[in-house]
Amino acid sequence: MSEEKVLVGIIMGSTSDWETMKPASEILTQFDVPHECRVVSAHRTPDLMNEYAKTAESRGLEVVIAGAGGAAHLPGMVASQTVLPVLGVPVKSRALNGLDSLLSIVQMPGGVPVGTLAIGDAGSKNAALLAIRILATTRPELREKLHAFQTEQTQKVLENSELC
Ligand SMILES: Nc1c(C(=O)O)ncn1[C@@H]1O[C@H](COP(=O)(O)O)[C@@H](O)[C@H]1O
Repeated sequence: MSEEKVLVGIIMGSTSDWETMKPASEILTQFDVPHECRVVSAHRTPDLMNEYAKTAESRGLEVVIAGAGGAAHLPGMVASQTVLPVLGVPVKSRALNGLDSLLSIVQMPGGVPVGTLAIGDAGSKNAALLAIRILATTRPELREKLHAFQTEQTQKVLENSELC
């Protein structure tokens, strides 16, 4: 992309979420989308979370991807303080395999939207692809890359479709 300013913010509740959130960063890098990755927690760093959410728009971010596990309040709390699209990724928790994370993120009250993805790596990857689709509504070069990505993905499946 010709733009240099950071367009997507990837935030997560803990450094322990990085393994899950890394695929989102890798996809954005693959599509050449400037982004940042930060640990920001509604529970442990509430002031930082408020500041991050409130300044995201003025800093030029266009989409926020928020990953959290367990009592995963981060995506919803960020969505309550910005009008940017917030995509929530439920991180697989040790105790309940991420079902707690999923339900915490998906059951937002009406008026405060969070686009909730699947639990774990697939959700992280899809959050990035969805962010790119959002950015691509006004960026034809990204739309082209999405078409190429989809074609390549289909080809890979077809090339390996004969199992016996
Ligand atoms: N769900 C949240 C929030 C939040 O929502 O603000 N902050 C941290 N956490 C989550 O706690 C889990 C365990 O964190 P540790 O591994 O640091 O104990 C992580 O998955 C994190 O997302």
